[in-house]
Amino acid sequence: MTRISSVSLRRVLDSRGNATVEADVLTDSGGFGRAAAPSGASTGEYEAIELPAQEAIANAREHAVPRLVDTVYAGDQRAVDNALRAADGTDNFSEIGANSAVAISMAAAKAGADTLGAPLYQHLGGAFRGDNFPIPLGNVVGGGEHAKDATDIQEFLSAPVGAPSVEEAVFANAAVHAAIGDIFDEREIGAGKGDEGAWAPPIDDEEAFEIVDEAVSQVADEVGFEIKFGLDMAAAEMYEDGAYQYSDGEKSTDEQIEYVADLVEEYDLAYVEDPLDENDYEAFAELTEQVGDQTLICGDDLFVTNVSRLQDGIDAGAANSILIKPNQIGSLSDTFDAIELAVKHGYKTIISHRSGETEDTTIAHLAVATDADYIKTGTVAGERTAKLNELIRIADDAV
Ligand SMILES: O=C(O)[C@@H](CO)OP(=O)(O)O
Ligand SMILES: [Mg+2]
Repeated sequence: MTRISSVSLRRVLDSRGNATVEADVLTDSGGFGRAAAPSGASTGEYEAIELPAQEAIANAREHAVPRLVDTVYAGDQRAVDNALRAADGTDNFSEIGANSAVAISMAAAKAGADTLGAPLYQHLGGAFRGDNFPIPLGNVVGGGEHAKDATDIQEFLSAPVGAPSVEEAVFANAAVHAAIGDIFDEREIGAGKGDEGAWAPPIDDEEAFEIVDEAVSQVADEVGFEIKFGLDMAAAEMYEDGAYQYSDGEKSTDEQIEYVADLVEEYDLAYVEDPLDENDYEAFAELTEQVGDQTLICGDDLFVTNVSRLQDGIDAGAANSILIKPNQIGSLSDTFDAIELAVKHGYKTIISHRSGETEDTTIAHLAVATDADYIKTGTVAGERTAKLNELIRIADDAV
């Protein structure tokens, strides 16, 4: 029924104009799945390895495809992912590339779903999945590794926490993005856009806070429900020589903790991702102790969707939420294991895009399948709206 009959791989373009890996999977009874791997810029030190697309494709064709075709069933996701692990033979997909692995893993899931006649979110989530929808965190102002000469903080994220539906939440984030553009026009600030479609203005963080706060309040009044905002500080990218390097000077770890805690208070932040370095569980635990009851402290580079790093965080009391990116770990089974561990220990889950993306919509289905609390997948730009619009279709039962 869902036995894999063919796997084909090709290079396609991602949203930065770089080559990435796309996989097509076919099953014996004609089921079909296609998926493409995203790619990060502010990558975590402990992420699975992304190889150059052509190399990843060649190695996967040689080592992984023969293990899958006429042998493994696309409906048995763990068997697919175990075969990928066996084909690679390393603990971080450095042989076939996490980009090939995750593309095949996701394409196989889609082929399995197609064969069984179920939408992907239903196939992945099963009969007992919840029916909650994730709140979309919309990147509206950005800098860091995603844009040159813009803010130090990588992402300012609109968080429509009071939205009555995913559709209204998605449109509210777009309205915040537009309102910020209007404020830049009023202030005669020329702003381009960063990798993820957020505004990339030549302003400092302080002015960015002021503008985002103003836009969020304005749109909240217009739509009639609560909208907060959050951050991805991607602080591992700022941490150098034992301090956090900002354009206006450096902050020690204690000063960084105090700075973030003050920001949470001042702006009632809904969410702060990677506020500290990816190796500093202790500092994460200290910050979580201080403000973890008021906001989500999220580990992205800290955990890299990896159960053993997440377990270390749980043991240390570090963070209270985890960013989930399938290409950080390389397969959907490993991704599900990280989500299950997080939920078991009361950590919120945020399914996330990468700064380099394609039109693939898998993460929208993954968020619904796993009852994720949030999804972080931008606000505008085609590779972001592909996922946001898929969420709206799923909510509308139109997939
Ligand atoms: O840091 C992040 O959370 C991601 C997505 O915004 O960026 P990148 O894909 O560059 O790691
Ligand atoms: Mg991040």
